[in-house]
Amino acid sequence: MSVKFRSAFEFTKSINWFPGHMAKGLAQIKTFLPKIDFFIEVRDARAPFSSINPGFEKLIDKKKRFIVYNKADMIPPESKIVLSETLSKLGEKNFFFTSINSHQTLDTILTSIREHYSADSGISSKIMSLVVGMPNVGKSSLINALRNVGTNKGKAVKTGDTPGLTRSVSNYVIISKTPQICIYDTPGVMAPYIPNPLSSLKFALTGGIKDKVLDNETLSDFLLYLLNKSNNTEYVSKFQLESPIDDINYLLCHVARKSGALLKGGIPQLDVAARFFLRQYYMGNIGYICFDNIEYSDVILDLAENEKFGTVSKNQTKKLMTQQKKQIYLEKRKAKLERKRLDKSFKK
Ligand SMILES: Nc1nc2c(ncn2[C@@H]2O[C@H](COP(=O)(O)OP(=O)(O)OP(=O)(O)O)[C@@H](O)[C@H]2O)c(=O)[nH]1
Repeated sequence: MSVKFRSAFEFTKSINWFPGHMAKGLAQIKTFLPKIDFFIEVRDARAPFSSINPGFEKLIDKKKRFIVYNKADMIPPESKIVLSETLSKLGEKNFFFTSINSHQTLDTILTSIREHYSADSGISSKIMSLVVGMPNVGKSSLINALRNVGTNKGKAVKTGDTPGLTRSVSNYVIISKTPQICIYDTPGVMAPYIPNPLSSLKFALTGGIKDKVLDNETLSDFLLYLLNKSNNTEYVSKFQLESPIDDINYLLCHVARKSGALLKGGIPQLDVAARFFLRQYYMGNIGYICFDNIEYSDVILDLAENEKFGTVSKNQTKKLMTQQKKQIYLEKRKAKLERKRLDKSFKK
C-alpha cells in the first residue's frame, strides 16, 4: 500500500524563547569585544540555517570568524557533502564540520586557527577568542574537546543536554599552548524573535529550546513529517509498523501500546510516547536527517520565503517579549489555580 504524505507542514505559531540570562549574556559578550581576536560561531549541522542567530552578524562585524557546524555525526555523510557545496556557493568561507567525538575534525580547526595566526605577525602572544551560538549547539562541549585535543587536558566547562545551561561568560580556557590560544565560553543566545514559525520549529527539533515552550506531540509530528519527506522510514521497522504512516496520533498510540505507556483502562500516554519517539531519534536509532533544506536551489527558495516574514524592529521585539512574559505569567497562574482546584476536589 503506498502512503500519501503531507506536502507541507502546517504550523503558524512562532516559538520564541529569550529568558533574561540571554539578554544579560549578550550584554556581557559585548564588553569582551575589545580583547577578542577571533570568534568561533557554532551552529547545529542538523539545522545549519535555522541555528543561525542573525544578531551575531552585527556583533562579530569585521572580526575574524570560524564557523563550526557541530554535531556533524548526527547528519548522514552525503548531507555533509551537499551542505558543503551549498555553503561554498553561498560564499561562506572558513567553515568546519565537527563532532566532539571526532579528534580529526577538532584537529582541523585547531590547525587552521594556528596557521592563520602564525601567518599574522601583528598578533600578541596570547590569542583571545570567544565562542558564540544558539543554545545547546555544543559550544561548551566543543571547548572541552578542543582543549583535550590541543593541550591533552580534561573538561573545563559544564555541559549538558538542557538548553540554557551556560548562564554567563566563563573564565578563559586554554585550547593551545603554542601559540597560546584562549577561549571564553558564553551562554547560548537565541534571536529574541524568530519570524518564520517553521525555522523556530526546526531549531526546536535540535533540542535548543526548553521543552516547556513547545509540546512534544507537535515536535514528534514535525519529525515524522521530515522523516517521511526525506524518505527515511527506519522508524517502520524500529516500531514494528506495517508501512510508513503520516498520522502522528496513530504512531504515538502504537508506540504507547508497544512501550507500555498506558493509563488505567489502556488509554495511551501520548506525551510519554512522543518523548520516547524523539529520544529514539536523538539516539540515532531511526536514522539521521537534516531538518533544513540543504540543496542550493531549495536554500535560495527558503531564503526568499524567510524574507517574506520580514524582520522586526527593536520596539516590536520589546513588545513581543513583554507579551511572551505576560503569557508565561498567565500560564503559570492558570496551572496554580488548576492545582488548587484539584487539591480541593481531592480533599472533598
Ligand atoms: N552527538 C553529538 N552530541 C553533541 C556534540 N556536541 C555536543 N553534544 C551534546 O549536546 C548537548 C549540549 O552540549 P553543550 O556543550 O552543553 O551545549 P551549549 O551550546 O554549550 O549549550 P548552552 O548552555 O545552552 O549554551 C550535550 O548533551 C552534549 O553532549 C556532538 O558533536 N555530537
